[in-house]
Amino acid sequence: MGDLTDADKKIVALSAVIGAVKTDPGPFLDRSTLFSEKGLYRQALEDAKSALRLEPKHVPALIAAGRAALKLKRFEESYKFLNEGLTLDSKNEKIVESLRLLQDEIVSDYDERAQGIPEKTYKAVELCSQDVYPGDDELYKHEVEILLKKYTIDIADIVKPADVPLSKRKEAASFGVMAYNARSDGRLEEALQCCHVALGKDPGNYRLLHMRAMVFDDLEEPAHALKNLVMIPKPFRFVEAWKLGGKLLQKLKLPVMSEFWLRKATEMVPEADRRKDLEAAMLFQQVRVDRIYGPLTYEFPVKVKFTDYGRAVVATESLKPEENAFDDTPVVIGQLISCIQQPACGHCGNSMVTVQQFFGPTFDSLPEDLQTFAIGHWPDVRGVTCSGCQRERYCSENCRHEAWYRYHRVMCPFVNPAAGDLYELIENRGQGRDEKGKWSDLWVCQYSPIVLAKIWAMIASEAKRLMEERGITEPDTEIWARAKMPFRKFISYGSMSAAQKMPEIFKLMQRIFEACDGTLSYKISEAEFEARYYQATCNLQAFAASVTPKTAFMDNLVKTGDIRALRLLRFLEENDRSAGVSFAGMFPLHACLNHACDNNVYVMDGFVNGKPAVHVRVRRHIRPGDELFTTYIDTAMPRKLRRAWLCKSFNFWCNCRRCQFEGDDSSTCTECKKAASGDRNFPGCSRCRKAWYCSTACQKKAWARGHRDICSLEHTAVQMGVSATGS
Ligand SMILES: C[S@@+](CC[C@H](N)C(=O)[O-])C[C@H]1O[C@@H](n2cnc3c(N)ncnc32)[C@H](O)[C@@H]1O
Repeated sequence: MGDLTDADKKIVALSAVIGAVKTDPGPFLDRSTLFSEKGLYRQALEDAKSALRLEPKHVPALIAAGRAALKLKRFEESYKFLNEGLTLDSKNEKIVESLRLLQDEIVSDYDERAQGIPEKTYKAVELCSQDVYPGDDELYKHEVEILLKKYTIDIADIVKPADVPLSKRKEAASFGVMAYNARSDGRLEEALQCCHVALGKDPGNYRLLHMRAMVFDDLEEPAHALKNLVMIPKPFRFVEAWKLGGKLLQKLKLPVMSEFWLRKATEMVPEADRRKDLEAAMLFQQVRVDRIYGPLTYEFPVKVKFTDYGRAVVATESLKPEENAFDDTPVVIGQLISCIQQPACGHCGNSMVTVQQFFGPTFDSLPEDLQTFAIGHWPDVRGVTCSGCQRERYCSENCRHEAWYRYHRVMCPFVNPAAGDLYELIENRGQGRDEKGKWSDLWVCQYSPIVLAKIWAMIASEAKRLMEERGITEPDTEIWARAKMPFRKFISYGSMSAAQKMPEIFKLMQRIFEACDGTLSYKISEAEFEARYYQATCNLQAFAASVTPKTAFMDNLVKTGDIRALRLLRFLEENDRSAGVSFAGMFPLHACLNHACDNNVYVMDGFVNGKPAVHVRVRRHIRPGDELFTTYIDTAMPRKLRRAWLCKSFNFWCNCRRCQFEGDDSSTCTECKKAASGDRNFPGCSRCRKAWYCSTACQKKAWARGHRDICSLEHTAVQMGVSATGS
């Protein structure tokens, strides 16, 4: 022990105590304090958590965990521990002080941002591409055929400009004016007749064809309307004609053609007006979301809509509190860094905890007959392991098989040695040697980098499958585009260079996928690293299997009717050892839920087709057409903290109903934004105490405008999403 400092010696001694006495939280807490002093916050957090596993209401351990998490910039986790401590000991000064530190850290750049950010932050449509999906050429041809066979519309059937005498043209024009007036007055049949007469006189008048299309559309005859539009040769179609055509094709359920028309409409908007005239671009994205999310929502009372904030989920029926709005299964999952020790299926997330692991150190203290009884009634959780790397475990042969073909075959360390470094990094909870050789935090998120690696592995594996299918040895751009399709469902929006923030992780991912399994090389550019990183960060949701070996065990116990079962059930009742959240997953439909601080839905762990999934449940009555909002944070926090948090972790400035009708503090009138003068601040709303007004007039105005809708809402801490804390 020659070179060890006093603290190191104490750590060694405490480790020996912990090894011998596994049931006392004290040594874990002491070691946590020493780790903290040495700046080893990950270890400090782990020890504080071990203490909490033994004694969940141990206030000093909650403080230690909260402080260590704060140092690691895991704000949500820190807040959770400290808040829990505060509910147990509301006067504890250490907790109050730590919460203040946490608040300072989160709102450090709040005022700067608050001043710089206008009320409405961004228009998502500007971030969305209109590129052609792979395979759309074929689909387009197919839709052209449907148009011809089902609606007798031939897209080649255009009207050439005709040589019509001036007198006829004039007559046609006057019928055109009559049609226009009749349509404006809602006399649609009359308008239609006028169009027919006008076009009889001047068949090559494109404005009249457009007008007749509009009238047919008003009469809800989309096929007839479209027939008129396609007759106008392409170079003579105005923006409005392309737009209307896109809408009509959408009504006829021909999305690829509809996108084609709306793309044209968007392109025709002059460059200078693009930021103002977003109608065509918005319509395009609506067609696209219908196309992508329609199949996911058809059995639920919701649909996906495109809004200023991008995709959003809206109700198609009236939804009652506690009703299930929809279920969702993940496209990709990975354990949370803090839960990597929990035994679980690497593919579906099913828990594989053994009876000994579940009971922890207390198992040894159970009488022997109870131990044997418990072992006998615990479900079989042996599962299977990847025969190559021996690192990945699965709950069933089926999961192993699926995992192998969907991603593991290109990132199994047995076939791809570079991936071994990733597994090592995860075992070290995101720590490793940085570029200068210093041991440090290389990965700074709560979720495991395995999620990111799996995204690239899924793309590479699918590209490989498509190559095999086509009998080629090099993937072309279409193959890559097809392989990337599943991830187009997730938005990617972030403000900081991820590759510069985590250079070692960027290089590691590049190394892994440059080689894959030796048959394919996937070059990850800095831009792609960034995009995928923010894709994961913006969309991941924490979840855990809701049916666990414990659930099956309890069922088994109840069925036995044995007295030992009763003893075990009593023991379990007194020692709730549920593992809690352990995974983060990207759920395509759930990822369309936007945030509001007065959320009307919440996310619950669930089970779909025997696999862990999420259920989205209703909190308050939702009317048809209303948007469903979840929360990404703990909504019990004050506005300033909520907004700062959302800005830091999710890159948006919350402007929800609550944020609009609550203030930050009494120094500013929440309604008219007037600043209080001197030290006489404004009085607050006596009911919620979250809004302050300079006058009764302002208070009344705010009440009528919306404060009354949010003033008495109950805000509870709910399960949070997984954000890139530290970003
Ligand atoms: C999980 S996605 C939600 C769906 C997203 N609108 C989309 O198009 O995919 C999270 C992202 O949506 C946006 N978002 C969610 N709630 C928002 C809100 N209340 N205001 C502004 N943007 C929001 C932010 O860009 C955030 O990073």
